[in-house]
Amino acid sequence: MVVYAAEQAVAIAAVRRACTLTTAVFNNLVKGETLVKGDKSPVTVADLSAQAVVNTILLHAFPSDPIVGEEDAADLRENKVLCARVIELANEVLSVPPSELAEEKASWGLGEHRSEGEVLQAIDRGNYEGGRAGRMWTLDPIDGTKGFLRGGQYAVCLALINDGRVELGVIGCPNLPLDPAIPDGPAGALFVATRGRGAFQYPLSTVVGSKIPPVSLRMPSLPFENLSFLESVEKAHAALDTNAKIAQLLGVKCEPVRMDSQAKYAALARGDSSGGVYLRLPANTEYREKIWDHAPGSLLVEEAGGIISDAFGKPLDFGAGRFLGKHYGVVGAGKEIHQKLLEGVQQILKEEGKLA
Ligand SMILES: Nc1ncnc2c1ncn2[C@@H]1O[C@H](COP(=O)(O)O)[C@@H](OP(=O)(O)O)[C@H]1O
Ligand SMILES: [Mg+2]
Ligand SMILES: [Mg+2]
Ligand SMILES: [Mg+2]
Repeated sequence: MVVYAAEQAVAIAAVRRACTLTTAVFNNLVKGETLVKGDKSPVTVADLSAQAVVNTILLHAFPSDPIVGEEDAADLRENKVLCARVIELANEVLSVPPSELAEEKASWGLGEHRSEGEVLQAIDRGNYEGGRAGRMWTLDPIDGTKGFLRGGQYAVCLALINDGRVELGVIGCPNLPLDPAIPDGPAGALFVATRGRGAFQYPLSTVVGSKIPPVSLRMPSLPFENLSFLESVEKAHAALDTNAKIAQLLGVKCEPVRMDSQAKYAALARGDSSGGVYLRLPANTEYREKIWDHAPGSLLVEEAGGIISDAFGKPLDFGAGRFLGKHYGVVGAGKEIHQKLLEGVQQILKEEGKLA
């Protein structure tokens, strides 16, 4: 079994730095009075500069690894104002010298100022097409852009894939409570999973994190009546009406919990009292799921003892390119209930005429 210790250290540093950036953008731009309703530019600026930060660090630490990133720099090459803002923000974070507390290294490209060309090139480094062979990273610099804008859940998501299999996943959730039992307590959680070596939660802040040991995550075994479904907030992202029918069929009594981003996978993996089942059946069958929206989250759940599959029990395929391989929906739950959940999902899909 490959340990991926160096990759894990680099990925944690990259996600932590990107979360520092997204938090600053939220506090300065989204929360500020300056934002006109419906203006998406803060999230664009945060997305692009967070991708610049993570890709710059990966590029220095692992120069030959390709990256499948959600964003690209095409818009920045057209828009000088946006471009200047992204370069400024990325540099605010990248130029901070390596932190001993966070066990960072100067060789990861930290502590230096980057030129416009270098920042744009780093963002475009995410253009890799993915595929079945070899090693690659996949990055979603802000997953849950809608959640980010409403001050809800969002996540910085990074995964290492080798020969189509997710080997390492790191997810930063700046707005997720560290302790699910204290929803109004300190927020900011970092989730790390390595294949065959378990799933862990760390505090996102290194200042706090240097004192608190990581928590090993194990999904509890809950019967359907004591758990709730974890669902997207956005109705366009998942067939929420279908979920409601499945929940009723299986005897689920609790209301569904809706949150944006792969924070749902984190809540499932650590067994938040509210969690238990991840269900994402397509609201629109034309939409194709991207690998960066599921790679680290699915490994996190599997390493915490759960199963992630499509509606027919097929494992998710991360080796088919930038999109997930052929599948129908995403279904996640603990090992003990996953099969029963699949049967319920298939029965309702049949009743709705969605299965051939
Ligand atoms: N019609 C659709 N169906 C399913 N997912 C969609 C979608 N349109 C966008 N998405 C994806 O849903 C992600 C958010 O997932 P969730 O609904 O779990 O919060 C988005 O990630 P980004 O916010 O990174 O763009 C986006 O990639
Ligand atoms: Mg996403
Ligand atoms: Mg995104
Ligand atoms: Mg997006």
